[in-house]
Amino acid sequence: MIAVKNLKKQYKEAVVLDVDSLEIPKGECFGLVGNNGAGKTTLFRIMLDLVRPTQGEVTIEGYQVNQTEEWKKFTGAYLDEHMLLSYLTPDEYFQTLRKIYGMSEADLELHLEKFTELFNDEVRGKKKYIRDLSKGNLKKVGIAAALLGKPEVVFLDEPFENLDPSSQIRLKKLILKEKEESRITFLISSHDLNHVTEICDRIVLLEKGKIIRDLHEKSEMMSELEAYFTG
Ligand SMILES: Nc1ncnc2c1ncn2[C@@H]1O[C@H](COP(=O)(O)OP(=O)(O)OP(=O)(O)O)[C@@H](O)[C@H]1O
Repeated sequence: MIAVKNLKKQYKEAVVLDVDSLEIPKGECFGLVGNNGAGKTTLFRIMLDLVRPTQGEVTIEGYQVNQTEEWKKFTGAYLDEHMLLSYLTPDEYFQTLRKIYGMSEADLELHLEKFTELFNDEVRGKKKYIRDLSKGNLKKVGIAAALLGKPEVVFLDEPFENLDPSSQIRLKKLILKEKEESRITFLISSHDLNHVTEICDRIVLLEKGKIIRDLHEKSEMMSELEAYFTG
């Protein structure tokens, strides 16, 4: 389980995140939505110990993220391209991660095969550095890397952004399959209400740093969100 308690982030006088309590059970596909500046990325960054909260704590499987590194062993994330090594090609990058995770070549191949459709022959086997990839292809590399090493928890910040429509559909299928087969706890932020409601079991809506809806009922998610965003 992931638990957030009394979490606050303040930049000078501005409180950008204020979450009293949030619990995400193991295996849940958790969707996070909200308008620009609502605090989605800040919440993910604090949960991954990339930003220090002003107050409060986050635990992943009982490990307080800013007190121990244990949770990193089973957590994958792709928030933005800063998480990649831009001076490598995607193949070199995957090889580097393979060595870090102590995976065999065969296991890496097995993992990357799942991404064949999504990569669409534009990512592997090319002599292009990560820094020269298109935004969509960067995202594909980051997502494949986040899912490497059999993580139990995976954070994806706006995974559908910059992907062409075919890639969005392929990614959606891939996440659904992973969710079914591996029981990964996914935390996905998105501006795409259709995709996020389709794949997630639960959607939390942030407004000015606060949770204002916590939707569990699949049949009501879309109408509730549409009413909020059009209202
Ligand atoms: N380093 C910082 N200094 C000051 N303010 C910051 C800093 N980082 C984030 N903020 C502010 O925190 C608020 C939340 O930003 P955040 O990026 O978390 O929102 P978001 O929901 O991810 O937005 P978007 O949908 O545009 O990606 C914004 O008002 C942003 O300007």
